[in-house]
Amino acid sequence: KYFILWSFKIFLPEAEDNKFFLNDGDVLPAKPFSQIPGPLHVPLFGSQWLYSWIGPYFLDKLHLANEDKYRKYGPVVKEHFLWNFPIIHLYDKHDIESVLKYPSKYPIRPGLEAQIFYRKSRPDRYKSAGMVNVQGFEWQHLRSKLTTQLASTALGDHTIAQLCIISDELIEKIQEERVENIVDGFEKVIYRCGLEVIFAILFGRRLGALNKNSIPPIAERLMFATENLFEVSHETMYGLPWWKLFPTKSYKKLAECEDTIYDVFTDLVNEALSNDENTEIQSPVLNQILTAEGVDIRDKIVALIDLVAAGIETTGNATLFLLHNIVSNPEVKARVYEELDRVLYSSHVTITPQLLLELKYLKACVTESLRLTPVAPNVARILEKSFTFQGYNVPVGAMVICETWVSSLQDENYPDAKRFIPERWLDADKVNHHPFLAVPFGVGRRMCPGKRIAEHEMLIITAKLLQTFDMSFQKPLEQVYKFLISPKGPIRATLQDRH
Ligand code: HEM
Repeated sequence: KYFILWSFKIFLPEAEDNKFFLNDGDVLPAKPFSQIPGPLHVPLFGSQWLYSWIGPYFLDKLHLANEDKYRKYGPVVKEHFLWNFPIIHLYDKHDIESVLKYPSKYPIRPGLEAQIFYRKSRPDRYKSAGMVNVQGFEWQHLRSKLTTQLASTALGDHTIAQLCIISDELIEKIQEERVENIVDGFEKVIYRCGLEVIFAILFGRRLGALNKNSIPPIAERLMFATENLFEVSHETMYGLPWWKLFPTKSYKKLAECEDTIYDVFTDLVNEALSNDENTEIQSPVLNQILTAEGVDIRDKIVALIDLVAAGIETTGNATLFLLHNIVSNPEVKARVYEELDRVLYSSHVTITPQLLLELKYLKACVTESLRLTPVAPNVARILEKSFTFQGYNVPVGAMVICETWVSSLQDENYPDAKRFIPERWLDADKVNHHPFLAVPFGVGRRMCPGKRIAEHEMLIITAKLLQTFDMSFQKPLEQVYKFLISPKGPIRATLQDRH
């Protein structure tokens, strides 16, 4: 739909009143869309050759490719995807701000095409493509009916208590798995913890993903499905879309992951619905979803799938990068340990919302880590009106990627930008950072509904782990792009008891 809107628009002559305002007050006519600089594109395949064997870039290093495009072409870059579908990368903070600040009622973020395709092919299971993929009033309806509980204060307090219990289990799991203080495949343990957390929050019950010795088969199945979902989403999104013609290996895997989560959740939802009395006590989130009026049961199940899928690897990767950033900077590490020992003086002290507020330095580490090593390096939008970026006219319907991570790495935006300096956030009010650059959870009405949960999870798991262990990583973490930015596994971490 947006492609048609867009393609119709660019074949129109540029609007005559499109003007470009210079800082000194002079006004110039905007330059045409076709002149926006960018890599060479060829008929049909656009700039896809950049990621093939002849090109300079790799799909699993897309974040670095986008940084390189900024160096080569400047603050606004036009790249052509398949069928020459243009995508605009924005790197200038003012341009990014004008897109993200646009007062949209229903901000449009492009969905996952292959997932939409699959969900549409199964009307028996999916009424819509789900909250993360739909647009307009349909999106707003699902979002407002199904997710408001996630940000409630009551849930926050409940989540903190749950997170403390689950972090203690994580510590026991690490103690069980480590050999000579080394855990090989540390990321897997962190993802399991993420699954346990999101499951506990959504369903108000425990899954057992961190159980000693062996974990229940349902946890194994969910782990496998959620871990693979992002990887295949990346493959189907950026590779050639053969899946539109026949079910490719990646597409089949995507369908398998979706089906696994769907089956498990349908059983859990049916169980909860047959036990009305307990539903509210079990989980306020599930309660809101299941009692939402005017929402089809299929959309409710898909919302649960999307929340669980969006909530595990994101937070897991962010926690891994955070731990790595802290322990590989000796001064930061010493300051974090000092704060933890002072605020959480005993490992048995109960973490309360008030105590969390006192972990100011650790909180600054979370913000800095999400700036320097975000899991979502950009925010995508479809323009709802035409804009002028750096003097170039960009029409309504164009897809723009606000490259917030690349912009955050520029010294003019953050002094000494490539260094991990949590102190820059301690006096954030005085420093007056640009409000639209470090936006790891997105912006506006479409921003991440799991932000509060994710921040609590990162803080508490990191606090508990560093309170217990002296940690280090055997190698610096390598960032790879798998729809999200993930640390390359298997990660070998050393975790030595502190006391
Ligand atoms: C560190 C962890 C996380 C990061 C960095 C993150 C980041 C993001 C970003 C950048 C977006 C797009 C926002 C936009 O377009 O403006 C998003 C959307 C979303 N996130 Fe998260 N997220 C995290 C954790 C979570 C968790 C824990 C949940 C579930 C409880 C979750 C559920 C969602 C959902 C459902 C959407 C789609 C919202 C919509 O389209 O209306 N995320 N997230």
